[in-house]
Amino acid sequence: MEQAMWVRGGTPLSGELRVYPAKNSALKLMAASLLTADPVTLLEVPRLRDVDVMLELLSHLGTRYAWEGRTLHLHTPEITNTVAPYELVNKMRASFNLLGALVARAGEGTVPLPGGCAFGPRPVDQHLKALRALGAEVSEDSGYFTARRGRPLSGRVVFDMPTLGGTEQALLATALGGEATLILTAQEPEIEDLCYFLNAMGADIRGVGSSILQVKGAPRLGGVTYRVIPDRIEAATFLLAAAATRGSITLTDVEPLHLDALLDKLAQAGHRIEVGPDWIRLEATPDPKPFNIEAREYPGFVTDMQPLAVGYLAAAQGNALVSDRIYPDRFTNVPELLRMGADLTLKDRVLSVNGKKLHGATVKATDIRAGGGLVIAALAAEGESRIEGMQYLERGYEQLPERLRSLGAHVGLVTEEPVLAVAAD
Ligand SMILES: CC(=O)N[C@H]1[C@@H](OP(=O)(O)OP(=O)(O)OC[C@H]2O[C@@H](n3ccc(=O)[nH]c3=O)[C@H](O)[C@@H]2O)O[C@H](CO)[C@@H](O)[C@@H]1O
Ligand SMILES: C=C(OP(=O)(O)O)C(=O)O
Repeated sequence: MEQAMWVRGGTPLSGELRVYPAKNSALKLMAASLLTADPVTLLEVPRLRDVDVMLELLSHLGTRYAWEGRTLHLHTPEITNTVAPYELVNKMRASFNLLGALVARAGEGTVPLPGGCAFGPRPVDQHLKALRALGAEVSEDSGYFTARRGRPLSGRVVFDMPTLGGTEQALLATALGGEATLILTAQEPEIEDLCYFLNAMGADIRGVGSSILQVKGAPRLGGVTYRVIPDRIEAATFLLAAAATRGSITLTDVEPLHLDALLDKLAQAGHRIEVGPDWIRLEATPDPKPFNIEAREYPGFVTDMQPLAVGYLAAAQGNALVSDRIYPDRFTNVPELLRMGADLTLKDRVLSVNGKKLHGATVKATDIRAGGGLVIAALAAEGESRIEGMQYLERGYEQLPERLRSLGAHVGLVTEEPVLAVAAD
């Protein structure tokens, strides 16, 4: 049975909320745990569908795991299988990073083309380019990629563009015994987190946070206990929801430095923003100004926040232009926002938003952040909305209805009966 969420809009969100740790970091650290035969403990791991999928994948490859509350214990004494099954890999993008970890630890790995949110082409050529530049032999058979190595992977990789997944692939492939210079790497906080994690295991990665990383791997990596960074995309979702409903919210356990680009836009709009070392307070202005967005690599306004911001802008006043340099066609929530009465025009990959009061409607989330944008718009709209596609929201947002309710929102889950096709006679 598929679930949907109902939202009765119009209530300003207010209160304090703890931000949970970053899914997109936890997943890569879980993949990195394959690089050691020692136990690894991740503190405060989000309890999300994607994490469950990664655990299934790791178990298949030889990992034993145990949960203790939100602490995750992982232990891979040996790799028992070097092939990641399609049924799991097609559920999310992050699973492709198992290729680098497998080839480093076991000498070879086979992973099919990954799934993940569908908002335009998402090639893996840079992952393969990096592995090849590091000396791996990479072959493809029926959509499965196999990487093999004779010696620890080492070399110089010049990426064509900053890529999170590609940079992570190269880090995972070289941290165990390899040596590499990685040029034009992604600078996202999740990359920093992976570097610090690998360094805590015994690697020596320099240039962390910059676009050139120097990796000096260790012949043996050890176990580690490590705390995952806060989820900046989740934080952005709650901040935009509070701003859209003209509310006031304090986020705790958050890293404000990871949200500079969004906080700057919200301040430009006239919302009052205060930050501390690990908290952010937003008090919405009743009369916000719109802002334009050109989504780009971190530390710019990142693409994952773009569909969230479109949900906010559609329900705000004034005109705004939105484009996305990373995923130029990432406008999957636009047709759904139109159902809520939004005034949006997409032309030549530029979305023109004429913000206005929206009304409730039945809409469908088609991916995680498109869904997040719909939730923001529905919270600001007049009347009741039903957001279908909860399975996408659950990939990235833990306890979303409960946490929104704790801020005063009127939301809940509807359990849907599957629609049965009736044959025409
Ligand atoms: C699980 C995870 O962490 N997902 C995030 C990750 O995805 P993901 O790691 O897949 O995204 P990338 O950073 O790799 O993609 C950035 C850009 O590089 C291009 N590219 C990437 C790889 C490649 O081999 N060839 C290529 O051309 C992509 O099409 C895109 O235009 O970063 C994206 C961009 O911040 C986010 O939207 C995703 O939420
Ligand atoms: C796009 C996302 O995930 P994936 O890369 O797995 O599709 C996301 O977390 O917003």
